[in-house]
Amino acid sequence: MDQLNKMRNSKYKVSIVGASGYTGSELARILIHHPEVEIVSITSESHKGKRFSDLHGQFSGIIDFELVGADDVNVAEVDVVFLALPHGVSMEFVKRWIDEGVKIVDLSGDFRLSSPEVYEDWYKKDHTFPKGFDKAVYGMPELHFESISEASLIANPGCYPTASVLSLAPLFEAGIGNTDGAIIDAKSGTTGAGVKASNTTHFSNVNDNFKAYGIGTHRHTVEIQEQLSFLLKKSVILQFTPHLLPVDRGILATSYISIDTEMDQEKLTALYKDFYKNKPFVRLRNQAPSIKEVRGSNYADVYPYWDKRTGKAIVITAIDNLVKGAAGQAVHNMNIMLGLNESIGLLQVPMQP
Ligand SMILES: NC(=O)C1=CN([C@@H]2O[C@H](COP(=O)(O)OP(=O)(O)OC[C@H]3O[C@@H](n4cnc5c(N)ncnc54)[C@H](OP(=O)(O)O)[C@@H]3O)[C@@H](O)[C@H]2O)C=CC1
Ligand SMILES: CC(=O)N[C@@H](CCC(=O)OP(=O)(O)O)C(=O)O
Repeated sequence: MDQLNKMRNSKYKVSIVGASGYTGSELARILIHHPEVEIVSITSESHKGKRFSDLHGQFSGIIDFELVGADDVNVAEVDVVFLALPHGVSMEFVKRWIDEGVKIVDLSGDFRLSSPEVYEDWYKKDHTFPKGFDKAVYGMPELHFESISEASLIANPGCYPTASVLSLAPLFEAGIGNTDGAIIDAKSGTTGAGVKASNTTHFSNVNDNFKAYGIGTHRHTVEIQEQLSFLLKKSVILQFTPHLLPVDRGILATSYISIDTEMDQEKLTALYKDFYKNKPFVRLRNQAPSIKEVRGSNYADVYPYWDKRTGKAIVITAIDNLVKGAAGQAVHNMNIMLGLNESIGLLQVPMQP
């Protein structure tokens, strides 16, 4: 979009690609009340032609326009496009649109890792990068604000990595996080698995149940390790185990870590306070947060506790996987890319209870 046009019509135009899914509809929920943007198209391949509000009844009378196919999006008329698509599918759209002048926020994992070697090493298969891969910036505003502000392609972080990296970043940046025996034990609601029903997310298998999965192998392990390695400036290896909670949304991550210096509660709290000063979406708590205390909001509630008995830090972080772990963080990235106030449109109070 040219600048003259922008001056005439002051709202930025955005498209949401993949809006029959959970993160796509969450993007619509946030963006519809964003004062600086106008949603110009919402896509779905399987529901093309239906009204968005017929698919997601909560939008009745609010977003009633028709869903179009992704091929119908005219990126030349759009400032920002959000890709709320599965891994692999996003990559194809990035290849197509990366040189069209539109800013892209990709919610998939296609561009989160730093090099082909890192993907290939973890997945044990070839990972062909499209043109433009090296332009992707990891969209965690608390760590990469400056790079995000200059980016045209954002790799929006995974939900578990958001909670995990925010839990431990202050320790790794200070160079005192000790990876020996470090553990991230994380639990997610079922919307983390997407809108498509599966055996794992079937009501009878989730309700009244609780289980670990991806043990030792979950793809978010390498994403978390990379981000913490960049902060520590040396390779980080740690334990990450995800669990499926019988709730629809929310992630609670509990991390256990030794610290390479004299520590007490006061020093630990001061370190976190300093790291997260002027970071509007990280709320430092003085007691354990719960997932309901962040539900529907873009807040990450972080509680760093010093356990003097074992000489370890226990850090508990709660986020909403669909907001801070996906759509909210994506809009935060958009705000920064567009040079807007970073919090605009994102200050919803959590829905407790
Ligand atoms: N759910 C979560 O908590 C989080 C998800 N993510 C990531 O965000 C992305 C979206 O996640 P989520 O919303 O949960 O996923 P869903 O499975 O809920 O939705 C995916 C969307 O992609 C569309 N789609 C599927 N295949 C194609 C295709 N070949 N071409 C075009 N569109 C297609 C689907 O709709 P249709 O077929 O109608 O087009 C659907 O709207 C994923 O990469 C996910 O890993 C990231 C962080 C958190
Ligand atoms: C509960 C659940 O299944 N969660 C998903 C993570 C969702 C997410 O953030 O991840 P990506 O964007 O990396 O897919 C999982 O474990 O695969």
